[in-house]
Amino acid sequence: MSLPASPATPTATITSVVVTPVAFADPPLLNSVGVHEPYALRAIVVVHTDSGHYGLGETYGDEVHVARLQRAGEFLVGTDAFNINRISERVSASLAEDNGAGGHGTGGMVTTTSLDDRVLSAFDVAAMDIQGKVLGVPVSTLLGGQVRDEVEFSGYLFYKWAGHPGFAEDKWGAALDPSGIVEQARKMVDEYGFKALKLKGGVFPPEEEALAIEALRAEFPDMLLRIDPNGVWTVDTAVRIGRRLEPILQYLEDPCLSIEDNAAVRKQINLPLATNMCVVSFNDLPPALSAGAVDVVLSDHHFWGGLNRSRLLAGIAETFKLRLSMHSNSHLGISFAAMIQLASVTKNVDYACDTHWPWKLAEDDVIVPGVFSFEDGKVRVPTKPGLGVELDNEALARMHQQYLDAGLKKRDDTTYMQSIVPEYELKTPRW
Ligand SMILES: O=C([O-])[C@@H](O)[C@@H](O)[C@H](O)[C@@H](O)C(=O)[O-]
Ligand SMILES: [Mg+2]
Repeated sequence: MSLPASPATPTATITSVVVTPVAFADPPLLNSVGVHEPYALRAIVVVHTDSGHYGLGETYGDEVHVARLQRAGEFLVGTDAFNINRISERVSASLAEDNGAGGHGTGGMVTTTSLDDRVLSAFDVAAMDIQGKVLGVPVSTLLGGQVRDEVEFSGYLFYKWAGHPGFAEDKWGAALDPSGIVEQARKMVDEYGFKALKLKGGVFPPEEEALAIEALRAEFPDMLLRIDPNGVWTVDTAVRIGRRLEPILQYLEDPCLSIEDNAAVRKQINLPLATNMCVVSFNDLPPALSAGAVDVVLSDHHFWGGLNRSRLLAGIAETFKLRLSMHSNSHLGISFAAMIQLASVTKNVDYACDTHWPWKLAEDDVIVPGVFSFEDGKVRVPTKPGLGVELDNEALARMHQQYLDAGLKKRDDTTYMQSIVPEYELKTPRW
């Protein structure tokens, strides 16, 4: 008996890449380096192929990063969207003469990520979107298959002003003390059903932030709680606050900046330490593991090289018994779809993932609306081919115009803060 002829190997040759910077309204969220500007920036990457399918990627919108994406896009024309290894090679070739300066996209908070992985990410995601569309399967199937059909997220609490100076107040109001944080948490939990909450710290003296965590515990007795001061505490402060919050926290995120300092903290407290600042590339794993600096890596496909490289991280994490959670910066629906597809196939992403989603206006997006809804803090994984989202071209044009009108060229929370509070100074550690 003869076997049926095998179908032709699928291909989808890249014919062009269009990179469009966009801006969307963002509330005045406070952090260790300043305050979010009135608009957050993103770059939308659309990869066209000769198969008639297009693929979507989303990443940082800093001008330097956008220029790198455009150059990499030119290097990718003629490459097969099914060959991720070749795509990676071509992206690296486009960066061969690059001095690596700038374009980090995180307002100065995370500056040691891999240049190649940061630029590769959006193309890896777009290529997976294309592959899924050509084959008629969701990206989760291409990544090995879902281990969960819903992904759980945590509510991301921020100290914030009531509104940007010169703008109307936003729907969340001010949160500048424990009761403001509890009020914000109540609104977010009522609307999204979150079962875990993370407080962005590093803004006020640590004792005040500890009081906010204790107030959250009093208001939500069963809630899983985390705090993230983005590395601005000294070892002594981190040990003092860590011990105080040991019975309350699920994990403590980046109390200090360096692997060495976090390792020193970890030896003195009985609480898992998580990071998206001292382990941000594959090179950071050996020193962090040997120092015993972290228990949980907050993976982020935007700087770990996309979906395929994030799966590699998950494999390494499994081998070395590191746990995984997921990090987020201000983002739109394409990034959200990619985060959800990835979390749905990664069994050791077993903490509720971070997302800035609630901080975005529903109408501010480049995808056709109606894909995502939250129930009990969880979002169902899209099952349509590819990422499961479609580009809304009119919305893309509108949000690009918003980018031009905003006049911002990179995320810069510090300069914006100094324009409002001139005596504001960057300091690490601050306390
Ligand atoms: O959006 C912010 O202000 C956050 O502080 C963000 O930039 C961080 O990268 C992040 O969410 C974190 O967990 O460190
Ligand atoms: Mg963090």
